[in-house]
Amino acid sequence: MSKVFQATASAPVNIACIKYWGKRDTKLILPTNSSLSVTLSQDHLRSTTTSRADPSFAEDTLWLNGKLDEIKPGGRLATCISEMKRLRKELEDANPNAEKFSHWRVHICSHNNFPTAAGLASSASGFAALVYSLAKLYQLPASPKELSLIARQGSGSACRSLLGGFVAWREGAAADGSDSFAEQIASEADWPAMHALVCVVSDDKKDTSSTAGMQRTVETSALFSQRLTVVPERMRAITKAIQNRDFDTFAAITMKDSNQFHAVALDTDPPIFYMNDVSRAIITVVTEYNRVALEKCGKRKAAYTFDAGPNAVIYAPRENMKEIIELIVSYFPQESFNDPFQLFKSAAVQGRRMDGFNEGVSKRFGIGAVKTLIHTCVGDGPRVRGDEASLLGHDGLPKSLA
Ligand SMILES: Nc1ncnc2c1ncn2[C@@H]1O[C@H](COP(=O)(O)OP(=O)(O)OP(=O)(O)O)[C@@H](O)[C@H]1O
Ligand SMILES: C[C@@](O)(CCOP(=O)(O)OP(=O)(O)O)CC(=O)O
Repeated sequence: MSKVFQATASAPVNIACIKYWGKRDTKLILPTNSSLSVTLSQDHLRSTTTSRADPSFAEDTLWLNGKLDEIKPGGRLATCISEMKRLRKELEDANPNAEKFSHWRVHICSHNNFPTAAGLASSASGFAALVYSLAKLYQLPASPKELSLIARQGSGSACRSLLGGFVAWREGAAADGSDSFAEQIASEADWPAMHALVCVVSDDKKDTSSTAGMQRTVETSALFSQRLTVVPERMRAITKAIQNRDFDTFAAITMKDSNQFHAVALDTDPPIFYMNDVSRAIITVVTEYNRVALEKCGKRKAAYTFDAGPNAVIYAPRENMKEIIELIVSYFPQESFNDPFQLFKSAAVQGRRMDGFNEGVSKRFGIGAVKTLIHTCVGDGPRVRGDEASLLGHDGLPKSLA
């Protein structure tokens, strides 16, 4: 039997605390500001990708969640694939003993275990898994930082999913993008108590993609240039807060930055509304929770943040998560709750509010307003998966189609 050139990898989602919004170069995907995110655990949210090279393949082909996805010539997917082939070719040229297969076509099959294109950062985990699986297929010695330069050209936020823990994407200054990469500022082991509750308000495909939305902001928003003047200090302050495990400061900055990003979206012409009434009610509930916490112990206990969609991510230290879930359930009832950290005795979590909480801050919504709650925590960077995880069958086609 001939040798199979194949690798499978999974990569995590990341959710930014300092948002990337705006490009100075749309082809190379170079941002107008640095950003910073928390990598979420792949035990709960992940993209898994298998890449295979074979001389019999006629075309580079990608299947995403069981369906053929077009690889447009010159498009983002094509750029990432050709950059990875280029690195393999360099390795082959430098090492006469290396097997020569950089010119073979590849079949790539990927699966997201959560809704795609719904503002849950699927492009981030997706492009990170793609680049990482190709790096393993091509046995490249590339570091996460080097791979982040390539994933960035698939989707900007994807560069941060090449690393675990707490990750900064440096905006850089070079015209060729060589200094616009991701780097870890603290590992998941440095602050393992950082947990996150994803409140899925909608898993529909969003109306205005991040790509189109941010470009419109750059072109039309007067507030946008003001935002660029405050981000550098926020980056410094939140990095220090993370390194000191100072949740109160982390929370204050994260919420301010989310609010400013949505203000800038609203200031875009025509305006962009990513949040809806449910999103705003979540903000109100978290704000009241923090008011009580500040009154009782002088520190915030939770931080909301919203990407380009209505879904909330609530960051909080692990010890607060039980009461936060009970609080959220009291306003946004759930039929059942998947409880990976075993905080509750039953899947039917009862809503509850802490003493001193002003329950009138929001109305109580019906079942379905928040569709699902996903409890997760900070996690590691991409993982290599064994052959048993392969998404491609012996014939080089998706197993799911067999
Ligand atoms: N597993 C994957 N492998 C390769 N590409 C993927 C994968 N998952 C998503 N993508 C790409 O990302 C696109 C979705 O990105 P989009 O930015 O619209 O949504 P999102 O990432 O869920 O939202 P956001 O980045 O605003 O949080 C898909 O249409 C597809 O092109
Ligand atoms: C609001 C954000 O989630 C925007 C993410 O934008 P994308 O990385 O999806 O955009 P492109 O580079 O055009 O693919 C903020 C963030 O993740 O930093």
